[in-house]
Amino acid sequence: MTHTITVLGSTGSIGTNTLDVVARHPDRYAVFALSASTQVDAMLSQCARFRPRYAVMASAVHARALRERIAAEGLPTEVVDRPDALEWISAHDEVDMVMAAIVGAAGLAPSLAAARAGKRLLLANKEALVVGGDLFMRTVRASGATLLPIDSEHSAIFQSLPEDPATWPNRVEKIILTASGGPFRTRSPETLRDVTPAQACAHPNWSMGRKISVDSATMMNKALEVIEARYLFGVGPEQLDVVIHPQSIVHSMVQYRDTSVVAQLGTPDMRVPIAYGLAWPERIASGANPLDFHALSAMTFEAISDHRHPERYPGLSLAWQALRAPEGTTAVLNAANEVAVEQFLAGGLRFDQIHAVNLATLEALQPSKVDSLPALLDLDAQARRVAWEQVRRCASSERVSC
Ligand SMILES: NC(=O)C1=CN([C@@H]2O[C@H](COP(=O)(O)OP(=O)(O)OC[C@H]3O[C@@H](n4cnc5c(N)ncnc54)[C@H](OP(=O)(O)O)[C@@H]3O)[C@@H](O)[C@H]2O)C=CC1
Ligand SMILES: CC(=O)[C@@H](O)[C@H](O)COP(=O)(O)O
Ligand SMILES: [Mn+2]
Repeated sequence: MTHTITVLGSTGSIGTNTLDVVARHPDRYAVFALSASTQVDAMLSQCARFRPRYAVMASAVHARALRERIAAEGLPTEVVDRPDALEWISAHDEVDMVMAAIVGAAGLAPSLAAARAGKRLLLANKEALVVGGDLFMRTVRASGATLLPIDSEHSAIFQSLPEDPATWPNRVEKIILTASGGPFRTRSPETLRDVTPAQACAHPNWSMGRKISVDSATMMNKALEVIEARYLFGVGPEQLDVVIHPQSIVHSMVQYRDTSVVAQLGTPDMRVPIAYGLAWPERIASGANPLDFHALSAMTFEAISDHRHPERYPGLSLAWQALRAPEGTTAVLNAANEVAVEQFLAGGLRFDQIHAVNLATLEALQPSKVDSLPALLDLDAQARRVAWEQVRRCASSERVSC
């Protein structure tokens, strides 16, 4: 049987890896729709190769350019430009599964639309859960959607948990997320003020988009992942732990009541969790190289506290702080971090000031309860405005704290 798939964010790192796996199994998967933001050439090539029914570009200018190129090439794809185009290709009756791989809170509405429509939802877009955690999980439960985590740690945790979620509360003691430590694990914290976007994006083990690469360097990626795990697996903040594992081979672990630890291992290649999500509960070829235990030199683990935390990774503890604060605080943290990272990548903020913007935004904005998509989007917009004020203050400051 062939399953139809919509890939949101198809031109990105997760999007292209998804299409790589899909292309290996033409008998199992057919591309229904693709979406991107700015990369018209890449989208055109994907349309030529996968011949989706629909394509969506995030802006009207890029949609127009793509439509002209598609017409010139004589391709069958229709470029959809209605205001709710992303939600429409995610919830369409003829779609079986949706890969949510847009970066940032921009992915929340279409991911939620797929959840509401009861699709098999392959969720890479961790920010959607960080912003809309409770609403998201309520929507999944109400619609009967199948939610499969794609983030490597959460896929590992899902693979290490018992099949029946009803058994998790009695059996699971804690969830241990592994963190690579990023490109600056051994660099002196005092020198972090000078790092460039290129250095921050040079992840030691994974090739990823620029935003998540910077998050890995600050360890905000792990903070977002702690929040993501709290919602996905319904555990309390006190049941979540992080350990540094520089080789990124153990992708995360579950510790049970009897102290047994179950982990998932593999080479660092996102096609593995993507193939798992696509085929679950079956297993299909991913294209990744298998682990060679005869050639593995070492797998090591280090405590975060060994790394002069909080100087090197000050953002990590914000995850627990936000989870213990009123609902909506995680959305504020996410918005602040998106603004701060964007500014760092644009040259408007120092690397070591990203945390200051996040902290100052959390302190300046205490959200009230948010339980609808419009309320979440309002809060996200409000938090971005506050974060911008903090960026402006920081930009004129020599200090880390702004
Ligand atoms: N990369 C990885 O290995 C991993 C990624 N993730 C998560 O997956 C998500 C995607 O990450 P990654 O693939 O690295 O990111 P990329 O930056 O590589 O790709 C992002 C994709 O989203 C599109 N996009 C960007 N902004 C918008 C917008 N405002 N509206 C609609 N589409 C938009 C981009 O389009 P265009 O390129 O055309 O501009 C691109 O297709 C993130 O949430 C990340 O945290 C999780 C685990 C691992
Ligand atoms: C591939 C993936 O899931 C990323 O989130 C990756 O784990 C980043 O690594 P660190 O954040 O541990 O450096
Ligand atoms: Mn991850």
